Amino acid sequence: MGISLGPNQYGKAEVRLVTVRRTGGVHHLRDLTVSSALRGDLSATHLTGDNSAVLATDTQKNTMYAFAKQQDVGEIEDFALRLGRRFVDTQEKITGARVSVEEREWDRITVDGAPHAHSFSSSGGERRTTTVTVHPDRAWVVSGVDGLVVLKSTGSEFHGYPKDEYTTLAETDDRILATAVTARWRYEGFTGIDWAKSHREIRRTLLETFATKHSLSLQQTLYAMGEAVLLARPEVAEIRFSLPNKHHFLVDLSPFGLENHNEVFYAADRPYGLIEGTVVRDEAEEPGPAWTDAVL
Ligand SMILES: O=c1[nH]c(=O)c2[nH]c(=O)[nH]c2[nH]1
Repeated sequence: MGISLGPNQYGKAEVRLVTVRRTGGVHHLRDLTVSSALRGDLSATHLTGDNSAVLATDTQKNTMYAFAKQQDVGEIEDFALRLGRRFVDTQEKITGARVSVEEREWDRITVDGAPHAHSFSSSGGERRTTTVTVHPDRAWVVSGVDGLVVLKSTGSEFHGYPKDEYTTLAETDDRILATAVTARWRYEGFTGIDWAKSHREIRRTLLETFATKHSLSLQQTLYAMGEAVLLARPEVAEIRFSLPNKHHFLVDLSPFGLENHNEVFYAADRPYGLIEGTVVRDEAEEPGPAWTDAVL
């Protein structure tokens, strides 16, 4: 009977990293969660406990902190690429590094109409994300957004679905449509991309399309959002979505002798429909490992 070691990787997950940069009296805050995963010839540690090729996960964490001190973090894509290259370039047995960064935004608190120098608030749970994979000779970048919560109170219908003996859902030509967008997009030929602008424009396109597309299903809205991003952003090869359908059910007010003209809803948190899909450019390059590895 033969037994062998299969695919493996290791690293430090979810390193919480907050930086404060000061320009005069004004503080600039960054709030990151960073994860690393290294691959390579790691059979020795698994088979014999020989750790000579194992850059400790503690060292990986410390590298993240040290890099954040030595150079301005900058765009999360650039920070992740610097870290990935460090691990691959300095460790002989490491042939692949995946670095993921999630950023939470803090807004300046307004005091007497002016942005405060060192006090911040964070409203929604939205995060900007990136996952880069670095090999000795090339790298791949997959960026995205998590928890972008959107709702439209009309402009959404759902009907025409099959009815069987278990169907109770009523057809509707006017419902609330709400979701928390998780999206991942992969970049092609990524040198020279303005990461911040690309993210900002993709986010704007997602929001505008959600708002303006008259929806016959969340699936149709998913495709429309993906198509709009690919039409607007040539640097994006493919975009993937995970969209929980945050159901808003009409409350039956008839026991109280009241009519409900789409005014009073019960917002259910579970179960939820989960609509997932990918929109891809015909001529897109084959996806790299960062795409296959990126879990939504
Ligand atoms: O947009 C929707 N897609 C579905 O697949 C679905 N299924 C369901 O019950 N409600 C909805 N809404």
